[in-house]
Amino acid sequence: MQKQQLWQRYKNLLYHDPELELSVDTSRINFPDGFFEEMEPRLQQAYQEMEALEQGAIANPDENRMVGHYWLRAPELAPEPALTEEIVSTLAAIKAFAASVHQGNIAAPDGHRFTDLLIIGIGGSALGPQFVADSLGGSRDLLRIWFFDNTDPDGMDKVISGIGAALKQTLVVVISKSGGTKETRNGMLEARQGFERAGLNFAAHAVAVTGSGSELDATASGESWLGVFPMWDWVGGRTSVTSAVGLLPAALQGIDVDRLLAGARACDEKTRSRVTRDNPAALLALTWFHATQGKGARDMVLLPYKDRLLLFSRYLQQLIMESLGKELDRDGKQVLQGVAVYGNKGSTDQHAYVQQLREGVHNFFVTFIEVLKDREGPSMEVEPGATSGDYLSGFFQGTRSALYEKGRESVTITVREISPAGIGALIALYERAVGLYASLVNVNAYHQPGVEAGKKAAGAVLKLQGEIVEMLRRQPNREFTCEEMAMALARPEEVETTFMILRHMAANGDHGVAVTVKDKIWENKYRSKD
Ligand SMILES: O=P(O)(O)OC[C@H]1O[C@H](O)[C@H](O)[C@@H](O)[C@@H]1O
Repeated sequence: MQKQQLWQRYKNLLYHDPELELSVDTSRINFPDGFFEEMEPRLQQAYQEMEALEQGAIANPDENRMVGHYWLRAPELAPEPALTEEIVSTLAAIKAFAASVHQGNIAAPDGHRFTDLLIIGIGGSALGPQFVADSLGGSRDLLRIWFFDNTDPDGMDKVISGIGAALKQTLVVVISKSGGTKETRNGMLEARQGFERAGLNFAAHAVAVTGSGSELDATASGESWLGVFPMWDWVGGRTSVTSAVGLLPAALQGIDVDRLLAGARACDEKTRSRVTRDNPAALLALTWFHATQGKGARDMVLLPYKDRLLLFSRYLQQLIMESLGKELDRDGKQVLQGVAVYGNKGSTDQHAYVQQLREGVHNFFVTFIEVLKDREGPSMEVEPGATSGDYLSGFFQGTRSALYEKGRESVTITVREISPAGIGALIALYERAVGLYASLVNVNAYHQPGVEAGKKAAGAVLKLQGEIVEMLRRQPNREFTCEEMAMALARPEEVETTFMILRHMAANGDHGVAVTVKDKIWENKYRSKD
C-alpha cells in the first residue's frame, strides 16, 4: 500500500481517547474486507458475557467462582453490598497502613522508620507488583523495594545481601492468594532465617496478603504479624494487581494508588462499550483473533519503546498465556488454545532479534507501545536538533515500517506518559482484551487446570528424595548407582528421577551425599558421607 493510502487507512482505523490519552492503531493489521462485520455477532456475545461477569455471574464455572477484578476499581458495581464494603474498607486500610509506615507510627522494632520493603510472592502475586514497582518507581520511592519471586536459594541470598544492614528496617510483605504456594512459603522461611541470623524478630517486620483461613493467614495471625490484608476467591491471581496484592506494595513504595485505580476505572468504562470501534480492548482482541487465526497461530511480540515498560511483557505473559492457553474449550472440546507472548523493549531488541522478525520465520505479530513524553525536564541535543528521545521515536517508527514492508503485521498502542493512571489504564485494557478474546474463542479465561500437574509432580520428586535420604542413612556403608537405588526402593520406574535427585544432592552439601565419579555419569556411585 502507498504511504498516502496507508495514511487514509490509519485515520479510518485509529482509536483515540483524549481522556485516557491513549490511542490504538490497527492500520498495520491486514484485516480482510468484511472482517469487522463478520466478527460483530461474536463480539456482541462477548460483550453480553462480560456484562454478566461484571454483574456477578459465575464466570469461572470450573472453580464455581465469580470474577470480580473490575469491581476493585468501581466497588459500587459489586453485586453485593458486603463486597463493596470489603473493597472500600480494604483500600482504606491499605492507605492507612502505608501512611503509618511512612510517618513512622508503624516502625521497625528498634524504633526507626522502615526504609526497605521485601515482597515475597510468585506468579500473580509478584508479576503485577514487580511491573508497577518498576514502571512507576524511582529515586523518590518512600521505601526501597526488593523481591523474592522464586525458590532459588542463590537468588534470595543476593537480595538479602543487597539489603545488607538495612534488614533491621525492612518491612516484609508475603503475598499468596492460596497461602500454600511452596516457593512463597520457602521464601518466607528463608527471609525469617535471614532476620533471625541478624538477631531480628521476623514477625515484627512481616505483613501478609492472603485468602482468609489459608496456611499463610494462620501463620500471620498465630504469630501476630503487623497486618493481614485479604485476597478474595473472586479475584484471580493474574488479575489481582488492583487488589491488596498490587496496591499494598505500591502504596508502601509511595505510588499514588488512587490515580492507578482511577486510570484502570476510566479504561474499564471505555472498554464496556458495545460499539466495537469505540472499544480499545475489543479492537485488541480482534487484532489477536485475526493475527493468530483465532487459534494462537502466531506469537505476540511486545515491543514497548520505554525502559519503564520492560516488565510489561512478563506481566502479560501470565495474564494472556495462563488465561488463554487451554486444552479444552468451554464445551469440553479439545482446542489447544493460547497466544504466546514475549518481548522486552525497543530499541534494545532491535539489536537482538528484530533481524529474525524482519527476515526470518513469520510466526508472530508485534505490539508496539509508544510513550510520547520522553522524560521529566528538558533533553540535551545529541546532534543538532535531535534528542535521545527523538532517536527512540525514530527507531520505533523505523522498525514499524521496516516490518510492515516485509508483510509483518503490528498494532501500536500510544500513551502520553508513564504515570500511575496510565499504567492503571494499560493493565485494565489488557485484562478486558483477554476476557473478550476468551469469549471469542470460547475458553474459560479464569481457571488454570494445567498448572497443578507440575506442582503434583514436584511433590512426588520431593517425596522420593525423602526416601533416598532415608535409604542412604540406613545403609551408610553402601554405595549406590542410581539404578541400584531405584531397585532398592522398589521404584525401578523412577530411575531417571533418582539419578537427578542424587546428582543434585551430591552437588550440595546439605544432605551429606558423596559421589564416586565413574566413566559414564549414570554409573556414578553415591553414599552417605557420615
Ligand atoms: O498467590 P498464590 O496462591 O501463591 O499463587 C501464585 C500463582 O501460582 C499458581 O501456580 C497459579 O498458576 C498462578 O495463577 C498464581 O498467581
